[in-house]
Amino acid sequence: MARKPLIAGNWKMNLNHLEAIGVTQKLAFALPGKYFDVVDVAVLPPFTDLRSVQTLVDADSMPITYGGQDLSPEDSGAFTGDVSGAMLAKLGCTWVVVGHSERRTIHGEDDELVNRKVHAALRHGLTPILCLGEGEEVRDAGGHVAHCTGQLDGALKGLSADDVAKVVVAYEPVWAIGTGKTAGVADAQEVCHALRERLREVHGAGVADRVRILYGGSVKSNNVADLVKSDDVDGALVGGASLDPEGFAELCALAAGGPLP
Ligand SMILES: O=C[C@H](O)COP(=O)(O)O
Repeated sequence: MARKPLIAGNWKMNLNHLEAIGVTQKLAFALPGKYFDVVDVAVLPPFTDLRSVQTLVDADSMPITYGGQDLSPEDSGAFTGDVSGAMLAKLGCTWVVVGHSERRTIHGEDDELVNRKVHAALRHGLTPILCLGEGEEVRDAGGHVAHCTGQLDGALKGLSADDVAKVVVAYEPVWAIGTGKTAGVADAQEVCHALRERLREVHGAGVADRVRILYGGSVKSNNVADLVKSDDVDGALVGGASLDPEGFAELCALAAGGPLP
């Protein structure tokens, strides 16, 4: 089944709301409309930027989608500092990142919390970009496939097949994030394939064939094309390389099959 690739730029804690306007404008200007027929392009700015990005995207009818980098598992109430799925949905978000390794490591998020966040996202009509991936020691010990399929099972617990089909999975080996070390194309395909097979086993072929599985970890213009050519890699979650709009536009174009004119 043909799955449209998704290239999502996770800005992490970079770019204030004024800078966000400039970067989004430049990205839309640099990437001709025809590329959006072939790839979906998303930006994932900090919470404080979302209203500015929404206003710009709406005003100029940009084909770019956007989303948050995290959400609360709760819907409202006394949860100081948290942002709910309802709030993100109201801002026109399509996506929300859940379970990024930086949240798992720095904020101690476990599979149970990640699972609650996936449920919260879907409850509010947001598409979760569910991140998972192994650390270097797990890979060195050869446990990467079991580790990642275990995280997948934990995150999807209690979801209907219809809801699982809506989720985007992002395989991000922790040792490749922000390090310049990219998993080889064969390594990325191995884990993405194993994740799809696990989806097939637990949720059925119809679901497994629909779910987009991205690769993330030091994706750049020089490796994106080869990565997305792999059978089970349906796009990329891009960190550092998404902060430069012209470079990110080039990366999106390469994922769509050719460089910018
Ligand atoms: O969410 C994005 C990933 O953490 C990858 O970040 P990176 O492209 O800077 O390695």
